Amino acid sequence: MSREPMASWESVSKKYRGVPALTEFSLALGPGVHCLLGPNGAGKSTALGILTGVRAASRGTVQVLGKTVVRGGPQTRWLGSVPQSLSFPATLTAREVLGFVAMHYPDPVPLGRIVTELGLQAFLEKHCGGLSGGQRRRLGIACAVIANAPVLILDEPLAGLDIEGRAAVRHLILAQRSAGRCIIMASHDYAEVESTADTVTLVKDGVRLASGSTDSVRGTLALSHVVFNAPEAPAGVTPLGALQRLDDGRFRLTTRYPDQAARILLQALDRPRLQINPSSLEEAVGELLLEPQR
Ligand SMILES: Nc1ncnc2c1ncn2[C@@H]1O[C@H](COP(=O)(O)OP(=O)(O)OP(=O)(O)O)[C@@H](O)[C@H]1O
Repeated sequence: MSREPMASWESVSKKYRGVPALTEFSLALGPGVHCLLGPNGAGKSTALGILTGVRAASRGTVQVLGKTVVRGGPQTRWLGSVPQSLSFPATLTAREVLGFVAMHYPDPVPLGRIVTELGLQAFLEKHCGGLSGGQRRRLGIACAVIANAPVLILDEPLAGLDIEGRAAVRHLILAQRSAGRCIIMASHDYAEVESTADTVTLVKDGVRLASGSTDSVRGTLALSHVVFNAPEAPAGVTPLGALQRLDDGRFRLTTRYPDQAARILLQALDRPRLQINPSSLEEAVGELLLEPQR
């Protein structure tokens, strides 16, 4: 990356009561949408919490816009964030919470704009104690975005949202990206990640396993699906990958050797009606997580 990163972790480690949650984690991110992926307990929220200054690293440095993050330090004004678990004071209304958050930032987004963009009208005057899970999530995202900060941290932004809420959040994330912001999120929603993320970073057991553009991570294992018509699968393709009979009577071979499989199928079968498709990000990540750590 030629420009200064907007957010970075440098050899960050974190232990909770002596148990490692993040180990020598390094990553530097610029403008764009960046997603941390990994199984439950991988260390994603820990990494994000350290970046926001809410959690302290046991070792290493985190920086936002070139300044080292310290708990409660000035960098908090350059960050808008929504944590994974949301709790708001039960007796405050959504409007009051947003007003309170906005007052901590030098140039907050006008309330009316946030309300419209995230569809908050229906519960703006409601007490937070009476909000549904999805409403709390929308309010949390609104609290992050109202900061109008260059770096936006979203931990599981889509959890519990309905279709309309997901569309609103996706739209908002893409608008933030167009504005040159650095959006960092943790997610288990692969479809959403594929449609919004520029880069993905795979974390497992507190260690960064892979990082790069969404396409490059998807292509790391170069897995493909070869779908074909056949009464029975030719023996020559079975050693090339995992073979599955589909509901429509066709076969699907998941393989790293699609060209070799295609050659065998074209020779062995009369009209195989071959289709070759790259694997999804979710499948590639699943395979990467199964591999022994490199
Ligand atoms: N406050 C804490 N005290 C003790 N251990 C913790 C604490 N927070 C997290 N951990 C542990 O640290 C590890 C990483 O947790 P973390 O919440 O960062 O994972 P995650 O990747 O965000 O998981 P998920 O996808 O489930 O949200 C886990 O083993 C978790 O049990």
